[in-house]
Amino acid sequence: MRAAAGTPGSSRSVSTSTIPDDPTLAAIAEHQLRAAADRAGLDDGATAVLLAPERALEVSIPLRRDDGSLESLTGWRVQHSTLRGPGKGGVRLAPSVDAQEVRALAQLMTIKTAVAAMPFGGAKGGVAVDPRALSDAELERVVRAFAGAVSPIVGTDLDVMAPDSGADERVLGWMLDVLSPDGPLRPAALTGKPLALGGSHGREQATGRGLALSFAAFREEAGLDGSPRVVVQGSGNVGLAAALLLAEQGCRIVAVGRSRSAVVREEGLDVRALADHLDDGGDLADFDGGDELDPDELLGVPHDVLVPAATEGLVDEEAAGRADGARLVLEGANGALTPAADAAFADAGALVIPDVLANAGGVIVSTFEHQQGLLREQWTAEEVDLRLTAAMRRACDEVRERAAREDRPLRDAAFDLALERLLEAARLRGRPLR
Ligand SMILES: NC(=O)c1ccc[n+]([C@@H]2O[C@H](COP(=O)([O-])OP(=O)(O)OC[C@H]3O[C@@H](n4cnc5c(N)ncnc54)[C@H](O)[C@@H]3O)[C@@H](O)[C@H]2O)c1
Repeated sequence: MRAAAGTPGSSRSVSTSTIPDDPTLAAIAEHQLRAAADRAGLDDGATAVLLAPERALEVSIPLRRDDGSLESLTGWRVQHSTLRGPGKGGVRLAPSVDAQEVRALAQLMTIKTAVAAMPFGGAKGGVAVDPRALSDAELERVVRAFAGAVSPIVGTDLDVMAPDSGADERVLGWMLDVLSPDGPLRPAALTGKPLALGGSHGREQATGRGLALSFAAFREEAGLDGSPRVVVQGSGNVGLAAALLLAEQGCRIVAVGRSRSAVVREEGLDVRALADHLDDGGDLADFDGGDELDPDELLGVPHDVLVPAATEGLVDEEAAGRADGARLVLEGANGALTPAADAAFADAGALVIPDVLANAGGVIVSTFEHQQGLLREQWTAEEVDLRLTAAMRRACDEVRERAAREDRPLRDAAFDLALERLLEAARLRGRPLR
């Protein structure tokens, strides 16, 4: 790692000695919440209340396969906090999903909605299944059964579901149908739905747009002028959208990686052409606008900005050591950095824009979609973007000012701001949290 002296954020460095390097999301979220509770002076009892979800529902989903055989799948909906509003959070369809992961994602959603000052709490759902291993008809049966099983605890004023990894617009359309049991569509029952069912313009790019806005808000503080070199880990919805928008801000996207492939071009990739190539079913490895790269080498490509936008815990302390040139880390995936990696970047003087701020664009536009559903309106793409820009700028300003005032990393400032808002809501509602 680079020396800390004289680099941006160096006065905010912390020692890495006792900080966990556990890549599981449960460990990452618990560490961050406990640290915030400590700083707020919460005792053990209050910290336990803060960590515990208000409600966690586990459901079993019988799946009739197309060949007639029957399987049993498990799904979860966890509402971590509804102190500041209905639950809000996506539904993840992936084989690795389990109760701990969903709980941790719900905890992070509580913090994220509070940092962004959106009128929601935090929730998350998931089904332990590989959607790519199912036929369309099987996937539809799973999704409808899941939505039906959680329907008593979700909906417009209770808990507003949304997509996460593995769940596309079709999935949300089926879920919305289940959540509209009387027939008439209830557009505010969930977000991330197709435009034709009351979805919002700008929802698909919202997380990437939020990342680009937070980059713009902090690039000067990180000393990044000209055309900084960017490495993007993850070429999904978040990674690709961020790459496209950062390129528009004059960045050079020098490498992009995914699970089993990566591509590099020192002069900068043509990200639009790369996105089209992937859309047409191509892979990073066979994109002829760059050189194939071993994905394990991705973080070693010289860069100024790192965008980990794949999945949780991929950047541990060792990986942070390989990314030793980064001056700014834009945490696209939830829990992308282990606490030890986070501390290593701080020690090296890199500025880390934490997930709960950097990727909040998704939940911000989800909130707008919910509002449009309640009002039975559809705002223009320009209007959505204006509102998103204002909300992201305000959140970035609030977190930056707090970090500067207290001489703390941005992540600490974001968690402290969120916890303050939660404690205030608890106090005003007369709920025990302290
Ligand atoms: N989509 C959203 O609006 C949104 C909002 C907030 C946060 N997030 C978070 O951002 C992350 C990415 O979301 P997404 O919607 O882009 O998902 P996605 O499934 O579209 O893309 C994930 C990408 O990560 C890559 N990947 C997965 N495992 C990897 C590994 N071990 N090494 C390298 N690459 C790997 C995949 O190949 C893929 O390119 C997730 O953590 C998600 O929870 C998403």
